[in-house]
Amino acid sequence: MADLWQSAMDHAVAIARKAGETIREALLNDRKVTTKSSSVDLVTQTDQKVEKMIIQSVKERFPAHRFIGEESVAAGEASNLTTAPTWIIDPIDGTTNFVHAFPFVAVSIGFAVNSQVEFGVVYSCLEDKMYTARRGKGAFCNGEPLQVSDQTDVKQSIIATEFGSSRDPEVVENIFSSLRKILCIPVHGVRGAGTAAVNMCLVASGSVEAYYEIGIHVWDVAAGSLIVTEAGGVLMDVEGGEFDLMSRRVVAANNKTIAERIVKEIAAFQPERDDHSPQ
Ligand SMILES: O=P([O-])([O-])O[C@@H]1[C@H](O)[C@H](O)[C@@H](O)[C@H](O)[C@H]1O
Ligand SMILES: [Mg+2]
Ligand SMILES: [Mg+2]
Repeated sequence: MADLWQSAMDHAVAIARKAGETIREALLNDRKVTTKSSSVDLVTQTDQKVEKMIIQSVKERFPAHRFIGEESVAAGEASNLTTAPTWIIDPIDGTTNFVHAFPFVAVSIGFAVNSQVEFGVVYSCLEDKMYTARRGKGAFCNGEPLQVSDQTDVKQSIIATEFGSSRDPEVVENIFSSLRKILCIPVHGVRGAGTAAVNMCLVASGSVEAYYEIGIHVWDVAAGSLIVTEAGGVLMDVEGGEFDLMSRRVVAANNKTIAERIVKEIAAFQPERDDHSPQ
């Protein structure tokens, strides 16, 4: 049977590559920064330009589809995930890296139908790595199949996480409490690429055993979530329940043993969900 969403996925790969070219060019000459929710939540004209470019091109090809885009939501659009075919876009995942020319910057495009991710595309554009996954058909990097690590001992593992963009003392306290406990299990190391999407691709590639973060948004993890599961990994909420795309909390791991061990050490808190109704 023909794959209903294959042409949409092909379009996503092509547009992610084009977006990556724009980002690489901008890195050399156009990094004017402004801030969003806090002085460390950065945005550039390139984030906005790339998101517009992606949405415009998808609209021309698939006029009935919907969008949840990071910069459109920042400009006041709703971020509700309905059953309709929806493109979930982070035009630059790793804006802080982009601003500082720290070399991990990704374009993340997830596509969900009936609230389930059908395909995910993460283009790590400075490394020229195109990560793709189609539900039920595996995960790939530049066409090569991906497989998570087979490690089951957390003490032999590397765990990825991020500090996020909140500097609220209570949030920072929770982040450090989790970090200290996980580091002192002890694990081999803790890493962070500065982009949630790339961290998830590192889980899928077997380079780290797990990635966890509280405070990410649906556009950071939609594409990566499928890349992880299609590479044989698992997703979980930070309190051990089922992963929820809109909850802003994620544990992505190579297997359930590692995920559950990490969960034991995480100081969980609940930021405002992505699908909260405006007051
Ligand atoms: O703002 P942005 O660069 O698209 O996305 C951010 C990155 O993924 C970062 O690694 C993560 O720690 C933040 O939670 C995200 O918001
Ligand atoms: Mg992001
Ligand atoms: Mg972004």
